[in-house]
Amino acid sequence: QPQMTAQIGNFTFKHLFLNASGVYCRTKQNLDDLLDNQATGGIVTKSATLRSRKGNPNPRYHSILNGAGSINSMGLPNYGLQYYLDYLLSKSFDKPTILSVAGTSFDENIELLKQIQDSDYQGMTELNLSCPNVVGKPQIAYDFETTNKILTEVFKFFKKPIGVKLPPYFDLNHFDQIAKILNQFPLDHVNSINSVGNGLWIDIETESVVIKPKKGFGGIGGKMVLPTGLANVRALRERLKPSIKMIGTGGITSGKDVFAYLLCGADLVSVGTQLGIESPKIFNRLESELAAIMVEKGYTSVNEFRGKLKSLE
Ligand SMILES: O=C1NC(=O)NC(C(=O)O)N1
Repeated sequence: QPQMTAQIGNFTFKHLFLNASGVYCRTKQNLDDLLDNQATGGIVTKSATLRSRKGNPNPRYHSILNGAGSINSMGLPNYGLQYYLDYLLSKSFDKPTILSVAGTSFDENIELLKQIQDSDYQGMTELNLSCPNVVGKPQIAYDFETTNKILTEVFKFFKKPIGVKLPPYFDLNHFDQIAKILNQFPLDHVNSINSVGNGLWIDIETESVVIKPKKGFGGIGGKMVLPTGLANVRALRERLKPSIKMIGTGGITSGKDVFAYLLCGADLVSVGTQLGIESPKIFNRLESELAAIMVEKGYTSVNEFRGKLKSLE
């Protein structure tokens, strides 16, 4: 079996696969199922807010083009920070855990992280700066000044391992700008991408949108966002300091996609839409597909090709 592991800070991931925050991770049972799967390197919680949230009205999720994509406007439904802290402090874990948080205001983000800092939780944290589906709220990481302000405030008091979840960027100058900001901070990781915000899907039969919130506008995920995810991971890897590790997310459905993310420089990958379709057994499939590709290419370790995507010079 080729060596497929990764290191983020003091955390060793014995497998390269994580669930994308938000998919199959809202309940303690979901998280236990992910934990018990032998191909997951760790588990990621649904992004928590301070208090539990019902989220947006249904229908708020829709599969599009026979599973080639997904559109969602969940609206951060979760059981609140304490529920996830209780779970994460209820037992010892044999693989790293990532507690995702998403405040719907500057103050809520700070309070969430203050509570984590003051708690006994010693795992990893991920600050979700990219939820596109809270009505009336922007995707924070598209506002560079606010992102800088939040991270400056966070690192005055937060001393535990932390990373950020980013939205996709589509302009090379934006990659330069966000990387310049992130490189100022002792971040453990960046997770890119979150869904492609505010897409729209239409049912021709009914001449209607397919999800209720925001007149049908929602985040796009699944296979169709793979080129955007790959570009963001590659562009950020080239610009971020080596101490900031990379979780590649977006459109993974096969071992080939995982291999492509690793070539772009991902240390780990996470799977959302396709996990929702196939359930956790997808991780066993992806791991065996990736291993077969590595064997066929004569690689014994991911380190031999991670980040080594070739250009056509
Ligand atoms: O960060 C998020 N990304 C999404 O695509 N959806 C969820 C949500 O709506 O809760 N949050």
